Amino acid sequence: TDLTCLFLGQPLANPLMNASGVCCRTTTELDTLASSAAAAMVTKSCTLEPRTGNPEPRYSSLPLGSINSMGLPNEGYQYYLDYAERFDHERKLLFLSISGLTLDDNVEMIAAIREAVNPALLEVNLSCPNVPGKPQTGYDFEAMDELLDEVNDAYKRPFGVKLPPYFDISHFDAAAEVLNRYPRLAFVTCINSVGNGLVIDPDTESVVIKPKDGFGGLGGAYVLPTALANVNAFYRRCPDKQIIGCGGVQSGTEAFLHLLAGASLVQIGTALYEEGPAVFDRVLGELTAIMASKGYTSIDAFRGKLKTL
Ligand SMILES: O=C(O)c1[nH]c(=O)[nH]c(=O)c1Cl
Repeated sequence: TDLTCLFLGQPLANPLMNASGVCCRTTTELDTLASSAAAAMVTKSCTLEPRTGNPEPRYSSLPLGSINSMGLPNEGYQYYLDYAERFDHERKLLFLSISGLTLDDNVEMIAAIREAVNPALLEVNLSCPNVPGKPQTGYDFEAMDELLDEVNDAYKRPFGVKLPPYFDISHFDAAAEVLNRYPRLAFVTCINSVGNGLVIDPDTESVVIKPKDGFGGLGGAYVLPTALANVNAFYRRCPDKQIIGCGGVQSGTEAFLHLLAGASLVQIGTALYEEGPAVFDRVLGELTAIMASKGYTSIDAFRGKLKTL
């Protein structure tokens, strides 16, 4: 059973990577990912200046998933640029995620990243739901088009975006129409957390995270059907782009479903946070077993081949 995947023309040993935000803020965490079985990895979304983020507790996990309102804690973009400059890009595909607080911040970071010699792949996060007072760009199609136009001009290499979940067919259509205006926008990562959920503990009768009165982005099993829908919606609407699936991957089964829905790579967030990097070995083993039981000898044999009724 061969788990090899092609991403932007580069062969990868398998389709797995971390979701941005999990196990990827510090060099120690990033080195852990570099040593893991994942074939690719992405840095914590960064801003122009370092940020401590929101007050704690800002993450909580339950049997069905997680809720977070981290508030973009990161070491500032230069830290991740330096990491990418030192990184052995032969060893693993490295993505660098940026999430500027303003359009100008994003342009300034991109200008610096463009000058770097590092071949890290740029992922522009359009979907952080947890910076108080900042509506997310992914839900404002005009702002999204304006930002992508700037990124496309400033950054002459292939890049991608991290999208929030959409829940209306007209929004899939509108978002895809914006994305398809940019040929160098080569990949789309769906989905970011399902924004502003509210987890309440029945015993304490309280919310479980401190920021924003307990409102935060949902991950884990809660979001799997929404993640699969967004992966498949953009897979159908953006035939010239590759889709990275994120959301609800806890075993080989969910990784298989994301690939069936059209994903080229599959990210693991909540389960990585809870289990650590051994989750990649476990999920790879499970995915291999599922493929063998179905007689698939390669991922291309079933990727995107979701059946409808
Ligand atoms: O609060 C965060 O740092 C955060 N949390 C998320 O669930 N998605 C994001 O894109 C970000 Cl930037």
